[in-house]
Amino acid sequence: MSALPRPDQAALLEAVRPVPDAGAAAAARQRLAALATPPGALGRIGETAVWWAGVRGTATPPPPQEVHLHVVAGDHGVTTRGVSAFPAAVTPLMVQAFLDGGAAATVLARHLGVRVRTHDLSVDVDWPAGTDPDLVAHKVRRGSGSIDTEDALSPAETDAALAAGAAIADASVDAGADLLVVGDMGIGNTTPSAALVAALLGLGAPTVTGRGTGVDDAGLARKTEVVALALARARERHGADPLRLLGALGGADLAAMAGICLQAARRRTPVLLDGVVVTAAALAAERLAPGTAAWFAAGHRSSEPAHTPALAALGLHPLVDLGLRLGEGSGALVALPLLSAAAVLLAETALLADVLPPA
Ligand SMILES: Cc1cc2ncn([C@H]3O[C@H](COP(=O)(O)O)[C@@H](O)[C@H]3O)c2cc1C
Ligand SMILES: O=C(O)c1cccnc1
Repeated sequence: MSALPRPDQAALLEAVRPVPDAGAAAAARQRLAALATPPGALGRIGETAVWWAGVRGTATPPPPQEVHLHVVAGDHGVTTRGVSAFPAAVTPLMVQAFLDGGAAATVLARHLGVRVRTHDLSVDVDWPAGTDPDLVAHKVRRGSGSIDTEDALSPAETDAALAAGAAIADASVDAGADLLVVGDMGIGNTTPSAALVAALLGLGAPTVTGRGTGVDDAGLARKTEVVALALARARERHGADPLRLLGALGGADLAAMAGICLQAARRRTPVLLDGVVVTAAALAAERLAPGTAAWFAAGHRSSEPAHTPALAALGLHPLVDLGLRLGEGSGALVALPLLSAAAVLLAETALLADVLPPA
């Protein structure tokens, strides 16, 4: 079970989260009901507008102005077990693609005016001299343990990764971000994500395991077996302790993502979630500090099977459901214009009373 938390970690994990502004959300709901639309006609866009008002603390907030995408990269020991359709060597190559702006999520970010920061938490590589120091500023280790036979991280590494995530969120909030988006890059990372969701929700390996990058039937059977072994190991060693499960199953990248979510909530800053990897980390954050999820919106529903129960446990309804299975933050960025639509519809749509002639 967890060691006594260090003072800074105790603050990060304190159970009491700031709550979104209920007055602002209530005013937004009242305005929504009064818009020149039939009641409820804006559907989930209307609900999203009310959430946005609450987390921004004002009845008619402008759409997101300063959005930061944090791509958190890491490698996973389980890739040696044949759980991905791609080799681990792809992770650093894709990290370079993020830096060069050619990764799918960076294309979307560029067109949406979103600032991208890429963080190597645990990529299994030593970068050459001259590599951007910001990329490796939060590196915890090279790779994470193969979760079927060992914990992904030690407790000290878990603490370091959580703290790294908190520092990443702090830097964004201090720089004026009004919305954080978290993305993932790491071959094999849908395996720890599935295991973490299953462990936190008490589900079985077949329910949560999917094809990730596209493994064939034999690969899916291997992956399901790895998730089952990891789950049995972690449950025996760590019970239901969310901090230890995050470290045992998630790896440094997922722990840092959880740290970003936790600190964003402490700083009253909303987070638009992406796919199964980010949502698994967000679920751990909510278990570590209940109330954190009030600061989340779900961008999309990924086709990875663990994503649906994780979103349900967080009480979140994805904005879009397009069969995306990429990660990187891409699903969140595809949904971002819908959040902007929600904000402008709430703020700028006329009121019914101003449109209809008085009776
Ligand atoms: C070229 C390429 C780009 C990606 N961008 C995101 N992922 C996504 O797929 C991987 C997870 O799937 P699995 O668990 O099956 O390995 C992660 O790297 C994730 O970020 C990619 C994967 C590849 C191959
Ligand atoms: O949902 C995700 O984040 C996802 C799905 C498949 C592969 N990589 C990531």
